[in-house]
Amino acid sequence: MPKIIYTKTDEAPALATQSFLPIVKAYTKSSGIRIETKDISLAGRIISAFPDFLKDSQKISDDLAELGKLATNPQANIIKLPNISASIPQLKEAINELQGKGYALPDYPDEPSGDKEKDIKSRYDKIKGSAVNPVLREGNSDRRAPKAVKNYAKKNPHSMGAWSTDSKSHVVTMDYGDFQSNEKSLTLPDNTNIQVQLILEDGGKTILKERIGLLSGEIIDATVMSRKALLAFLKEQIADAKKNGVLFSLHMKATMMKVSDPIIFGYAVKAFFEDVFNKYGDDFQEIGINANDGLENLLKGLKDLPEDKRKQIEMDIKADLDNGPDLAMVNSDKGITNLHVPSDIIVDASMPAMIRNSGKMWNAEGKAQDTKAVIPDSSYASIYQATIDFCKKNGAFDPRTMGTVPNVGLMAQKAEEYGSHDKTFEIASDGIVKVIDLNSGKSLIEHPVEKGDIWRMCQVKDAPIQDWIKLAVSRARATKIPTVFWLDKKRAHDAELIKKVDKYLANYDVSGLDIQILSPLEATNFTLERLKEGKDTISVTGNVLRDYLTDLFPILEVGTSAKMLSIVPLMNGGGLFETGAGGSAPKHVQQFLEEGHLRWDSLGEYLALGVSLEFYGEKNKNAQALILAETLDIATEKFLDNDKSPSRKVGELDNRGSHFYLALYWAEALAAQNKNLELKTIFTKVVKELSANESKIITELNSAQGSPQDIGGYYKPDQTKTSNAMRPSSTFNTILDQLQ
Ligand SMILES: NC(=O)C1=CN([C@@H]2O[C@H](COP(=O)(O)OP(=O)(O)OC[C@H]3O[C@@H](n4cnc5c(N)ncnc54)[C@H](OP(=O)(O)O)[C@@H]3O)[C@@H](O)[C@H]2O)C=CC1
Ligand SMILES: O=C(O)CCC(=O)C(=O)O
Ligand SMILES: [Mg+2]
Repeated sequence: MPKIIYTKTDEAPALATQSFLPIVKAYTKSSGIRIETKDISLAGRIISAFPDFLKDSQKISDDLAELGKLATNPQANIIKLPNISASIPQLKEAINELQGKGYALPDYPDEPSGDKEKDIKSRYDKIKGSAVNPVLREGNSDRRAPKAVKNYAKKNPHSMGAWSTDSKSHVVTMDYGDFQSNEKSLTLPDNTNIQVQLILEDGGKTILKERIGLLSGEIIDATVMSRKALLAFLKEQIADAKKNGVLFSLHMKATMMKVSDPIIFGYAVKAFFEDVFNKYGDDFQEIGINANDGLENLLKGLKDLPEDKRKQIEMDIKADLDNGPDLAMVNSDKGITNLHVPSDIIVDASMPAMIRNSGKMWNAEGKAQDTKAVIPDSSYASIYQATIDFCKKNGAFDPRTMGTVPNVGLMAQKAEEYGSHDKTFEIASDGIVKVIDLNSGKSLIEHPVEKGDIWRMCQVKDAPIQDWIKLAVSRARATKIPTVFWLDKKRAHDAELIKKVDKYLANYDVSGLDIQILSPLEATNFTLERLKEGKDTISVTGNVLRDYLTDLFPILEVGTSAKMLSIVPLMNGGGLFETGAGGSAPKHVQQFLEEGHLRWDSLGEYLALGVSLEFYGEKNKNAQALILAETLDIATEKFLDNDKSPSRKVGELDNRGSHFYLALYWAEALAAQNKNLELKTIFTKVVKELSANESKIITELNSAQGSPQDIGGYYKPDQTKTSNAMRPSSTFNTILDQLQ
């Protein structure tokens, strides 16, 4: 039986769903559209992984695994909301909350001893970081700002900080010893199996990865980040930031690069607090403090030490902070620094935020200050430096006149770096890492390594690449917009990919289309020049740049990536519809809990629902679903025209009130259409009731604001409490209930 799967996730999007989903269910009910919810929240994923520790009544199914299977089925129609990609500190918080709720879950074993603990750790490690998206993304990515969204931004431009030519802000990146410099790549001529070995200096051998099956035409690459080079780089940049009076700010992707980036983050923590780690390294080891988990975890862990020791360490930490450069702050009011929690400084969202803010970040006094943005690996750092240079020269972009940059991203089947976790290793002893072809016995790739280096291998299969090129051509053809593959012929992996682009593009009639290949740096400059002049350019990129560009350009163009249409045409024929391109906005939850105002904008969800209903209508020959899709589109446009997006300020329209207006406009459009008279009749009545009660409903919704909210938890809030908090208008609820 056909259905639309709605995902239950975390934080702000999960709160918003409590208000929005009842509307969706009510509006689609009479058309017989089945909507089913699947729990892929962090808490849900933890609970489902430990049935053997729980009471029967607490056990839940592994919904993510089920959806992963569904994603390969032509019938799949999944609306995917953003979810938490948990860092270790977040994972531990969630476990702690669940234990407090009576779930007898094991603690996360940092240093597992024995098979039982190893098993526990390995189950948790599957949940940590970006564990949902790679499972569901059985297709490539098509992200763009719909015309109505661009028009809205042109009429209601968001604030853009002015840029000055003498801004000292800049990006720094490594020029040797990093992933980019050491990358080696090749395309497999035949199906084969490989093994990854570490050959030790004494001739001994450690198997890092027993066996990886590879398909003919698959591109693999391997590379290594040198610990020594990284530490030298970090120390130099810390000193330089101090000398030049700019903020030191690290930008990583510890969530999606869940093995490599926390280690790099940890090296930055150790470099910044060098004296502290030199002096107390042994104590930290004893009480299980790992720099990779950040300063907050370190400070918390100190409570396990005798009081005088703890005080002494705290003083020394303060001394390092006082003597070092100013450190960028994530929240200066609460004293949360850039080095507190690895998941607070996610590069795709944090760099554009800095660029929008005149290239400045917040210092400890809460003032904006020029910043040194530290992005250790040089593979993609140039795009941010080029954007900063462009803004210094040309001033800030103007949302009223700038063009747009849609993205076609290679993503399917764990493509490239974002699929590398099970092939990333922190090297335990000096030696040579070899990738051995088990069929021929030949060594395909080799890297000399030293203890502490981070070695990783990535793969991308041929079928996803072909699908990605097809998607790029079809977007280029549908829009006639110049289309650029962001690939650098000087980079080993990209050189292999370029061969495929050349080969497969030849299968298409591309006459009249403007398709070219430029390096990321060239592509940035080309795109930015056009963007400034109001011209549009499609970016066709690998997985990481997909992620980076679909925050960078939306944030500059329309203020947030939450307003993006984000479609994943699944390779087996199904559809995955992501709601915007951004995350789960923890800051929004904080505001909601403190003052009862949720500033989360569900626009991305309206867009996703629209395409999901359209897909449903076409797949299942359901004319009503098509009408619901068309009318939702009309409603979304009116929603934007009338500026009913949530405000940021308590007491004004918030997420819930914005849902009311979407519902009103959707009902109006359904009442106005003449293709289906049953829908017309039903919704004519709904419009009458909603319009007559508009001010009453808005008063009920807005007067629920202004005080702290208790939703009974953060990672696993109480269902009834959350639903009550998110649906405070009994008048609105009654009108919706009549449709059920
Ligand atoms: N697809 C997915 O599942 C994704 C998940 N994530 C996860 O989300 C979490 C937070 O990531 P982070 O990098 O901080 O990025 P977020 O995108 O969650 O937040 C960055 C900022 O963007 C603005 N924003 C984001 N969404 C909306 C929205 N719907 N309406 C209005 N403003 C919005 C907010 O700005 P302001 O505070 O100024 O209002 C917010 O603070 C992490 O756990 C991360 O892994 C991240 C990206 C995608
Ligand atoms: O999976 C994640 O952690 C984040 C995904 C993301 O940022 C994106 O795809 O844009
Ligand atoms: Mg992203």
